[in-house]
Amino acid sequence: MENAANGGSEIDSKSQRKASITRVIFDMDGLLLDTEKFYTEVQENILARYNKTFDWSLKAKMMGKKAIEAARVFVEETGIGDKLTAEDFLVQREDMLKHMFPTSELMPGASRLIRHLHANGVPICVATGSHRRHFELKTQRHGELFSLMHHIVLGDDPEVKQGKPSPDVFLAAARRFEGEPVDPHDILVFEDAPSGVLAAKNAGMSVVMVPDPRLDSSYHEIADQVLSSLLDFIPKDWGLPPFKD
Ligand SMILES: O=P(O)(O)OC[C@H](O)CO
Ligand SMILES: [Mg+2]
Repeated sequence: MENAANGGSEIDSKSQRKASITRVIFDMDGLLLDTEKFYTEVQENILARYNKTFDWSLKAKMMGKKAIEAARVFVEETGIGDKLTAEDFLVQREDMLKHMFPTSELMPGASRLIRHLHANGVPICVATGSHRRHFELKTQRHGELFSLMHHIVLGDDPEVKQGKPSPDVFLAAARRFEGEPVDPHDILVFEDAPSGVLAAKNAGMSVVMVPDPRLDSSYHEIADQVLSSLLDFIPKDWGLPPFKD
């Protein structure tokens, strides 16, 4: 990867890109909604009960995954599996998360980009590891914006056998666009999590990664483009209609 000389908005760039995109798939947690901070806070809190600290190397392994898959990583990596099962971890976590999720806020640039693509007739959807109940809590205040999505594929969808980094959720999302089957190369995915970027590449799609700055930069390598914010996305780089503002 080469460094872009554009004031730092594009963290890394690749010289050979970019596909001509006809469809866009958005991740949700940490990409459209500022919800990863809730998971971090709750997991720090639970680990403190065992005199352990939560760090970003563990966060990187959990984020983007289905709840039970992330929970297994949590108890195994922290070595507390003999004291707390993955299932009990989810129960403890839930008591706190259910009060936090309804306060979820949009990430910078999310509304602008969704509204721009929708207004220009680009089919858009969401593919998230979140299950139905959490999705409903997180999007309580954002129903109108999410209604612009052609469809939404959730982590507990029957077609999503395995969570990210399996490509299941992105392939299911691709199948649900209207019309002829879409070539994965014509789909652009926006992701924040290492497992999500890998899932999109496993599905044969292009990926723009918008990572938390605390995530180790080694996780940027497989993304096609890495941005500091959705506000820095340039649609015409990907053959998409340009912003007019
Ligand atoms: O990032 P998402 O939207 O796939 O969500 C995954 C988990 O619910 C949170 O890491
Ligand atoms: Mg995410």
